[in-house]
Amino acid sequence: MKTDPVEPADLARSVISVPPLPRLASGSLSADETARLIDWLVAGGVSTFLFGGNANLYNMGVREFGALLDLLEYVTPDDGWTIPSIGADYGKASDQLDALRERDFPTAMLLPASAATTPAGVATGLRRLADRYGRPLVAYVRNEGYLAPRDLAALFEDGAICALKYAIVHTNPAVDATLSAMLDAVGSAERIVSGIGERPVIAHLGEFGLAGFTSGSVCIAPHLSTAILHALKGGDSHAAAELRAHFLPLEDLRDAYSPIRVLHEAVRLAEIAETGPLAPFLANIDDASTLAEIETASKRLRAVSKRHSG
Ligand SMILES: N[C@@H](CC=O)C(=O)O
Repeated sequence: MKTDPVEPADLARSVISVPPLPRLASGSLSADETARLIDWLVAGGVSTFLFGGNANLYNMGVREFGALLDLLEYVTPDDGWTIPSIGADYGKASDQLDALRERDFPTAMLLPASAATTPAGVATGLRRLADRYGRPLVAYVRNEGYLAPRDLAALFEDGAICALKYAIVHTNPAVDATLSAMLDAVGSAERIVSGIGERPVIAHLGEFGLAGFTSGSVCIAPHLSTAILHALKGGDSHAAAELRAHFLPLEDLRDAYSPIRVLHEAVRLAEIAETGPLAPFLANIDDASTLAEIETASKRLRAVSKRHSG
């Protein structure tokens, strides 16, 4: 497992998978099913595993966090890199760092809080949390006005953060004044990754030059998602667009019904791993026709990925 400091090359090496977190019917974590999912990702060329929103860590209590870290250490391959997430609120993140400090993960991501924040408060929080951790964090921006470009640049400069997951959705991702302002302030794209899956990657990597991208649907089609990364790194946006088209039916369902919940069921219905129950405040999808749509889209996507593996 990667334990040394995060360098720009680490962000570009692999698609940054953002997997769901399998649980047993009892609700406890399933190391075996998580390992099955990681094996499938590794078979498709993926070596970076970011456990965050899709793992429903927003709803994980501090008491279960130690068990999660045990599981992540157990499932991470020797040459893999796993990034646990903390937060989303400041107090919980601060408490989680006590457990994390004793482990060797080189960084953790702060999930974005959706209430009771100001840009200056978020910047101060990231700085204090990184101090408490003794290591830099990954910042995650999902909404306009969450973190000011000037503060972002200062956090990078002072070593409080080692990467940014940029995930503000725009109808046309090629026209994005916020991302432009952040890049201008930071002065480089080498530590900023696209954080919204396959849909915006051609603009984010091809036009803005971001270092890499995160994806949930890579858990269904790792060979294909890896091929998109390679195509974009090789400057072939036409090939990337053709590959990306395979993801859109599942991404459309994720956008329509809930990105986290649909991915959780998709991994199970595509027979990649038994994901089990989703912890409250989320709940599994139980509508039969929605599940049928997810099954069709995820099985098709998985089949194309398998064919692509040769
Ligand atoms: N939210 C995106 C990228 C991951 O963070 C997805 O799930 O595809």
